[in-house]
Amino acid sequence: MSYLQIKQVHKIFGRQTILNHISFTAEQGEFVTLLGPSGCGKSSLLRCISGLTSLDGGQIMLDGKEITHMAPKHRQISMVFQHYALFPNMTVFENIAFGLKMQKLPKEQILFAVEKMVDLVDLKPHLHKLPTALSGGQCQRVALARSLIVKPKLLLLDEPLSALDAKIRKHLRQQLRQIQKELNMTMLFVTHDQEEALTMSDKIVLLNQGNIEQMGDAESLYLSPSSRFVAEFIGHYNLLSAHDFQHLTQQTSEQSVAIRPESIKIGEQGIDAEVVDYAMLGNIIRYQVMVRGIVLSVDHLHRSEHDLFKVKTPIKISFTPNQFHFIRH
Ligand SMILES: Nc1ncnc2c1ncn2[C@@H]1O[C@H](COP(=O)(O)OP(=O)(O)OP(=O)(O)O)[C@@H](O)[C@H]1O
Repeated sequence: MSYLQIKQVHKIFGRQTILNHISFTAEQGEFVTLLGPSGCGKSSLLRCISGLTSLDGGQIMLDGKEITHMAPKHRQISMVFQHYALFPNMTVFENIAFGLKMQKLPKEQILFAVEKMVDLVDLKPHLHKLPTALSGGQCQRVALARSLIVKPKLLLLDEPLSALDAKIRKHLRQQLRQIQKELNMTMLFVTHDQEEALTMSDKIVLLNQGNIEQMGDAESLYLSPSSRFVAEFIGHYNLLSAHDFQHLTQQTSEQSVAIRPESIKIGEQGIDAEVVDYAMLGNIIRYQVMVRGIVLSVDHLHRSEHDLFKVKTPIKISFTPNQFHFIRH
């Protein structure tokens, strides 16, 4: 039996179905990401699991126990939010110690646990500061430590990195994943950022309007999108109608077809095309090329400035047939 089981979870607000019979599982120590666009139901699902929102149907099991109707405080689930919600008048130490103090643990035990936690989240020099004296990344690490110190069975994280700037965000991603592995903590992480999901997760549950569109590991979602929605949301795929696909490749298809920008080659041989536009993405240049009346995105490694094809440059592009993904809807 899986450690966390979400079975047919259903939620309605007014006339709107927010979660439509959602089912998935997580094993102990797994890092599972709920990914999807704004409004698809990610936060509502977390709130249902934490007990802050009641269900209209379905069942939730955690560590062999049914928790569907259990009060939030008895679920042994902690939650970290986008906005850290630290106690502003308490120091880092007091914020982190808060949960254990509420449990009335002996002072020495609290001190020992906080010290261990502070080492883990790398906050030792800041122990006696107030939250106002900390950066956003440091505040989020305090929030994380405060949630972990009570040893929850499950940690829910609702867009915890969204309010941080790009550099801190990347660093904290790695740190969070490292901590999660070190503690073997089961985490459910909400984001709308596909890069964050792809780089961090053991499993991704991709939601669309209250339904699971696809789930699996990063590789399977990235390499084998099962629908147009997944192809568009993950990997910047080029999407071709059956008609355009036939026009481009002279092959027939009943379905739409997706191909990733990096699966199209610019080289000496292939179909005649013309550069329409380009954007620098670090070491990659993403070209928009016109080929047989169709515009495609093509990623090309930028080795030197001589490699750059200016707008209107005639080029040749090629692809091998197994790089096309046939999309069911
Ligand atoms: N308490 C509520 N009452 C009515 N509708 C709600 C309530 N909470 C959420 N919703 C609606 O449920 C839908 C899903 O919202 P939710 O916040 O779960 O989405 P989300 O995927 O987390 O979005 P975001 O990434 O923008 O936070 C939205 O249409 C939202 O308006």
